[in-house]
Amino acid sequence: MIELKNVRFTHENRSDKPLLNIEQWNVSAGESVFVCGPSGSGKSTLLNLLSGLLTCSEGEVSVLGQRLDQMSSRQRDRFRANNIGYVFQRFNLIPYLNAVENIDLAKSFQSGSGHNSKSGSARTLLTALNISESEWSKPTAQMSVGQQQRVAIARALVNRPSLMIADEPTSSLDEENRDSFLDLLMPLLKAESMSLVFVSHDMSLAHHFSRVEKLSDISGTH
Ligand SMILES: Nc1ncnc2c1ncn2[C@@H]1O[C@H](COP(=O)(O)OP(=O)(O)OP(=O)(O)O)[C@@H](O)[C@H]1O
Repeated sequence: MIELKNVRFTHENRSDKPLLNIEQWNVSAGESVFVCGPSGSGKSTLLNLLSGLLTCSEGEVSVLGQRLDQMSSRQRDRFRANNIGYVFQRFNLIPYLNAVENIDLAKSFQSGSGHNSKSGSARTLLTALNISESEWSKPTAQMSVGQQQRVAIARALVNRPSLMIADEPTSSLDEENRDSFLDLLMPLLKAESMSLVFVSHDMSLAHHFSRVEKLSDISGTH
């Protein structure tokens, strides 16, 4: 599913030692991997390399057997829309659009949408995620944090990605809701045999995952 080889990454204008220096790191299909590390250690940067939002200056980044480091930025955008679901720390929903519109927007970025699209239906997902129909026409800014979070999951799942990437999506929640977020997400991933890479500094979530790794063990720079 994921294979990183000899990856070195330094953010622009940072001439000191590379932030990430990864000799080899693999994730297999169907694995759920929890990557932990302190603030500023490079967790979001790693996710951005996996999703092709950033490219490494050296090394190979393969996802689903395709070399992201050899793609143009347009090809990487297309690849991300078709294969990767992303759940962000602050969900990044468009606040003035309702739940269905937010999800449909993600669908519209998938190639072939409208024709042979593999997308699911926003309504089916919202129902599965327990958001009642009376909520579907509200701007997402008017939904509770828990509801917004479920819309964000639905948006990440709608294109049936093979890989789900989550960047501290539970950081704004209390402990009970953090666990219920994962209890909701995990069966959905299993049902579709998706892989998950989830980064957080909150070790109390680690028991939900099939593999737990410290960023400092993945990257030799820490
Ligand atoms: N676009 C950028 N340009 C320059 N430096 C950056 C950029 N983005 C992040 N950094 C720096 O890279 C380092 C790692 O940042 P990153 O966001 O990957 O860490 P993190 O482990 O995800 O942190 P947090 O847990 O606080 O979200 C930090 O020192 C940060 O300041």
